Amino acid sequence: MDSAVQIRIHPAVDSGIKPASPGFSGGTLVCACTDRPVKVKIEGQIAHNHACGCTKCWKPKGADFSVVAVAPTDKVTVLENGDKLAVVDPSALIQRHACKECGVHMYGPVEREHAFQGLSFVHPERFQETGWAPPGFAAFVSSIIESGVDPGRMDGIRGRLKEVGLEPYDCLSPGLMDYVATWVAKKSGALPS
Ligand SMILES: N[C@@H](CCC(=O)N[C@@H](CS)C(=O)NCC(=O)O)C(=O)O
Ligand SMILES: [Zn+2]
Ligand SMILES: [Zn+2]
Repeated sequence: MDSAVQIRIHPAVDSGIKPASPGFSGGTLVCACTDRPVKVKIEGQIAHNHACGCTKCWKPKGADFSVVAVAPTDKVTVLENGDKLAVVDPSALIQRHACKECGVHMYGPVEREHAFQGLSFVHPERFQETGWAPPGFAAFVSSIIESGVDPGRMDGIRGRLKEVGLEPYDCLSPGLMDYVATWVAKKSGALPS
């Protein structure tokens, strides 16, 4: 068997990355529960969609990566069954609100003073609609080893990510790292604000 076939990045990647619909204006994220699913409304298109290999982001079963993007927190509204949500790790920067029954992370606002303050992390594969912006790079790739991936598979996995157009980085993309560092420099005074 072709070794690439055995690499499961994420269903939304493995099945062929779908382009955004120019008219996508948001939609509803739905958890995996058949009974009383949690529903969260997102107004507008998502931004910075990417694959994330970190241990903290929610990944569907069998996937080595999550697919995760951001939306402004003021464009995120819990519509139904919010009583099923709980924060996974209250000490984390990203306050990931997960469904207590099925485990799907529904939204993760950054409330702390940080470059990402005011943004919420969401998993667009949970949209009941199509047309959301596709992932554009892969972040925290080396972190998949922390979930138990054999380090010997990393060359193949990085190769597969490049093949599907997701440049692999071991932190965030250079553009986002520069954005965060600029925010830190302006806060400290190293750069004028
Ligand atoms: N190597 C760590 C990296 C975790 C990490 O830093 N994740 C990034 C990408 S989602 C982050 O911004 N985390 C903030 C948070 O989890 O609140 C892991 O895999 O657990
Ligand atoms: Zn659920
Ligand atoms: Zn992550």
